[in-house]
Amino acid sequence: MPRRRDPDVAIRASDLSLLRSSRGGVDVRVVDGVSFVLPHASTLAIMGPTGAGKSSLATILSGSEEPGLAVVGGDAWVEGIPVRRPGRSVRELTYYTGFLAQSAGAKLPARMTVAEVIGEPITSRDRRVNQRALAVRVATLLDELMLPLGAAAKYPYELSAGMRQRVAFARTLVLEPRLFIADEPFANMDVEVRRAARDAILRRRDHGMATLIVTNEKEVVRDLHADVLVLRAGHTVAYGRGTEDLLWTPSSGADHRLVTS
Ligand SMILES: Nc1ncnc2c1ncn2[C@@H]1O[C@H](COP(=O)(O)OP(=O)(O)OP(=O)(O)O)[C@@H](O)[C@H]1O
Repeated sequence: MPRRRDPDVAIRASDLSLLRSSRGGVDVRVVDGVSFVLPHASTLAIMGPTGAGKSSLATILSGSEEPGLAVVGGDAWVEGIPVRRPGRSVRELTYYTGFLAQSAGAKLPARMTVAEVIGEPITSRDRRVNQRALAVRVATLLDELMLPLGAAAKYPYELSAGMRQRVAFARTLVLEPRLFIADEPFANMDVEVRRAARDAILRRRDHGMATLIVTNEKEVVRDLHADVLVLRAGHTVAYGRGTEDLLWTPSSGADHRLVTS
C-alpha cells in the first residue's frame, strides 16, 4: 500500500514530461514539464490545439498502459500513487480512477451485452459479485444517462453512436471512482443527454470525486466550474480558474482565441 501523501489531492503533477516513441524510431516529447494540482471534489479542464499532448497526459494519469508512451521526467501522484513507477499499485490506481478514453464509445467490446460492458470493471475484479446488486447498479446508471432499461440486453452494434458513448460513460462510473478522467466525454451527445452526463459528474463531485476532463468547449468548462490548463506542443501556456481568469503567457494569443471563441 503506497504512502498517502496529500490525502485531499487526487492528482499532483510535478514537472511531468512524457515521451512517445514510434516504431520508426522517432521520439517525441509530447508533454514537457507540466505541473498542477487537482484537489478532490474539483475539476480541471485540459485544453489546447490538436497534438498538444492532452490525450497523452490523460492516458498516463489514468494508469493505462499504452505502448511507446512513458514518463521521462518529473512525476505525477494519483491518489498518492506515482504514475512513473506504480509497481503493483497500478491495480489500485485503476480502481480509484475511472478513465473514459477518447472515442471510447466506438471501442466497446463487441461480444458483450451492454449490461456486461458496464459491469465488467466489477466482474473482472470479483467473479462472485452479487448479480442482482450488479443489475440494479447497471440499471441505475442507464437511467442516470437517459438510456432505456431495455438497452441492457442489447449489443453495442445495436445502439447509436451517442448511446454507445453513454454506455462507455456508465462503465467508467460503475466503480464510483475517486477520480474521473474523461477525454472529450460529451462527443456524440445532444443537449439533453449532455446535461444528464454533466449532472452525473456534478453529483459525484458533491461526494468528493475529482474530474480531469479533456475538452475545448468553453461551455463545458463553465458548466463544470472547472479550472483550466492550456497546453500547446506539450507545454503549459496557461493555468487558471475558468476561461475568463487565466494566467496568460505573452505568447498565448492563439490559445486565448482557442478558449474564448
Ligand atoms: N498512437 C500514437 N502513435 C504515435 N504518435 C501519437 C499517437 N497518439 C498521439 N501521437 C502524437 O503525440 C502527440 C500528442 O498527441 P495527443 O493525442 O496526446 O494530443 P492531443 O492534444 O490529445 O490531440 P487531439 O486534440 O488531436 O486529440 C502528437 O504529436 C500526436 O501526433
